[in-house]
This record gives sequence, C-alpha cells and structure tokens, in this order.
Amino acid sequence: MTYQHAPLGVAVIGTGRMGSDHVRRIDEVISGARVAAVVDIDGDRAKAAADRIEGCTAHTDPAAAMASAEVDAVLIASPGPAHEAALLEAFARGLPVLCEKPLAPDAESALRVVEAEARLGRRLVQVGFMRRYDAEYRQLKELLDGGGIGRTLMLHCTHRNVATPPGYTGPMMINDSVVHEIDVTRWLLGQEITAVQVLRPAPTASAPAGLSDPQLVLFETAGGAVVDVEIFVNCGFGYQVRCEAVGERGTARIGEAHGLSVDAAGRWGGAIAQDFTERFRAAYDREVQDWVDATRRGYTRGPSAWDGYAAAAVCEAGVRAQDTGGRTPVLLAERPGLYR
Ligand SMILES: NC(=O)c1ccc[n+]([C@@H]2O[C@H](COP(=O)([O-])OP(=O)(O)OC[C@H]3O[C@@H](n4cnc5c(N)ncnc54)[C@H](O)[C@@H]3O)[C@@H](O)[C@H]2O)c1
Ligand SMILES: O[C@H]1[C@H](O)[C@@H](O)[C@H](O)[C@@H](O)[C@H]1O
Repeated sequence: MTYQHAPLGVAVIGTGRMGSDHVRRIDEVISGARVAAVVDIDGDRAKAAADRIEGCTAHTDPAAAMASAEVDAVLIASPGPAHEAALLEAFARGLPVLCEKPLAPDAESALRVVEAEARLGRRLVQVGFMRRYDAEYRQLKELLDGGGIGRTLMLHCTHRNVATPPGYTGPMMINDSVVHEIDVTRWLLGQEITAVQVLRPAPTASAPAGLSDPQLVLFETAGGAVVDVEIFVNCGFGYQVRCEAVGERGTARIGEAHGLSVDAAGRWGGAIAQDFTERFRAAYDREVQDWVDATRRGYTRGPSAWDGYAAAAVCEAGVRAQDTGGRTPVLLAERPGLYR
C-alpha cells in the first residue's frame, strides 16, 4: 500500500450545519487534509463556504466535484435521502468516503449500498457514528471488553436534546436520534439487536403538536442483554447523553462529566452542553482525523457500511414498534464476507 504524502483533497458534500462544521474542522483543526471542493444544491451556500478556503471550488452537483483531479476522498454531510446516490458515485470512481449517519434513510437502500461495496471487494465507507470516537465511550468499551464488570446484562441509556428543529417527526426520534444508541449497543456489546419495543408516556407540554416526546425504546440483543433508551428531544435544559452498563460484577457510567464546577452565591454546579457539536466536539475531531490518517495509508476502518445497514434495519423495526407498541423483531440480511 502506498502512503499519500500530499494532503488528502476532500470534497465535502452538503454545507449545512454538519458539513460546514466539518469544513472548518478539516481546514483549521485536523492535519493531513484540505478541503478541495464543496458541494451544495444551494449554490450560494456552496460558494460562501468555498470562498473562505484557498483553492477550494464550489459545485452544486456531487459528481462534478468528484470528477475533479484535486479530489481524493469524499465527506458526505447532505441529508440522509441524498447519501445513496453520492455513495454510488464515489464507488464508481473508487473514492473513499466518510458518510454522516444515517448511511441511508431505510434498510432497503442501505442494503443496496452494502451490496455495491461488497461487489467492489474492498471497504471504501466509514459511517459517521462519532460516539465510537468519544473518550468516555472508548473507556467504557475497554472496560467491558476487558471483562472489568463481568458479562454485560443491561445498558441504561439517556439521550436528551434541548429542542427539535422545525420538521422533526416521530420516526426521526428513531432514525436520527436513537440510531446512535443502536450503534453503540452493537459496538459495546458486539451483538446484533434482535427486537425492539417502544413505550410512549404522556408527552411533555414542550413537544410540538403531534410529537410523542419522550419515548422509552427497548432493545433485545442476540446474547440476551436488554437495553433501555430514554429519548427526550424537547427536554428544554441541555444536551445529555448518558450510558450505564450493568454487569454481573459491577456497573459503569459515562456522560456525567460537566467540566468546570463552581461553588458561589450559595450554590454549586457546572454547565450542561447545549448541543451535540459541543458535547461531541473532540469525538468529531478524532473521527475525521482517523479517517484522513487511514485513507492516506490506503485503507478504510471505523464503523462500516454493514454497521450503517444493521442500524437502518433496527431503525425500521423501531419505527414499526412506535406505531404498534408491540415487540418487533429485527430482520437482518446475511452479512457479506467483506464485513466478517
Ligand atoms: N453525527 C452527528 O451527530 C450528526 C449531527 C447532525 C447531523 N448529522 C447528519 O449530517 C447530515 C447533515 O445534517 P445537517 O444537520 O448538517 O443538515 P442541514 O440541513 O443543516 O444541511 C444539509 C445541507 O445539504 C444540502 N443538500 C441537500 N441535498 C443535497 C444534495 N443532494 N447534494 C448536496 N447538498 C445537498 C442542503 O442545501 C444543506 O445545505 C445528515 O445525514 C444528518 O443526519 C449527524
Ligand atoms: O441528527 C442529530 C444528531 O445525530 C445528534 O447527535 C442527536 O443527538 C440528535 O438527536 C439528532 O437529531
């Protein structure tokens, strides 16, 4: 394998909230890469992003950016329904991709991506499940893998957002938000999720009309563990992601750290992050740096297209369970050899 000495030329597709944050990250924070091109169907937005970076071109069509000789790799940060077309275009050109979650918005299209990559016979995709790069989650994984608390019996997870943006729907609570717990469950336990249930308490008065928020989502895993996830996307007070693992010989918790703590004026306490860009800033930095480092060495690692597909399959069962309230089995295709 050859090492690419020149900085990796990255095309960033989608320059909205995440895309523009990744553009800043590649330009100012990490090493070994440069933003060679940006793409947005909103041409003004693409141009505004490109104008801030020397030698960066602006495009409205992902294929045009990928055709540029300056582009060695692609970071997809457009909305989920646009991912499949961009991924297949990158495959046709043999370009490595860091694709924001979800890999694709449903299990069927995610499986098409898996099958297309399997036909290539080599991995090109890393999926943006950034929690795997978070220092606390990594410590927890190390503890569980090392048997520090014995066999894991349960995970108790909390996922709270301050408020939902306009257009946020009930299925998005699973597809956009709980998808992270789906990935960390599979990663921490090394087991597939086999069934999902969803319980819906009376909604908070802060939820937009028609949104049943919060919800309690339950997973069963192939090894017999049970996982509960409180998803509460209009909690109002902060961004909180917690996980407690219950093992045969102990428990372990992450997500409590609030950094600086101040005692003054008759009170004690610290601050709560307000969104994911703050809480997971270091994880996103590590994720993108790791992708760049591996890509320059000629390989792909991290969460795979199979992980993206498996998460989409669990999401599909989860959205069905939201409607029926019943226990819904997860249907998973056979895992291609590339991902074993
Ligand atoms: N890992 C995380 O924690 C995290 C957090 C937020 C969002 N995301 C993911 O990042 C992606 C983008 O989310 P966002 O919040 O930045 O959305 P956004 O709406 O802020 O930005 C999306 C941008 O993509 C552009 N766009 C739409 N269709 C396009 C296409 N076909 N080609 C090129 N550009 C197109 C839009 O004009 C917009 O500028 C989504 O997949 C989302 O799930 C991940
Ligand atoms: O798209 C976002 C993002 O994935 C965040 O990490 C998650 O906390 C939000 O709930 C979701 O809406």
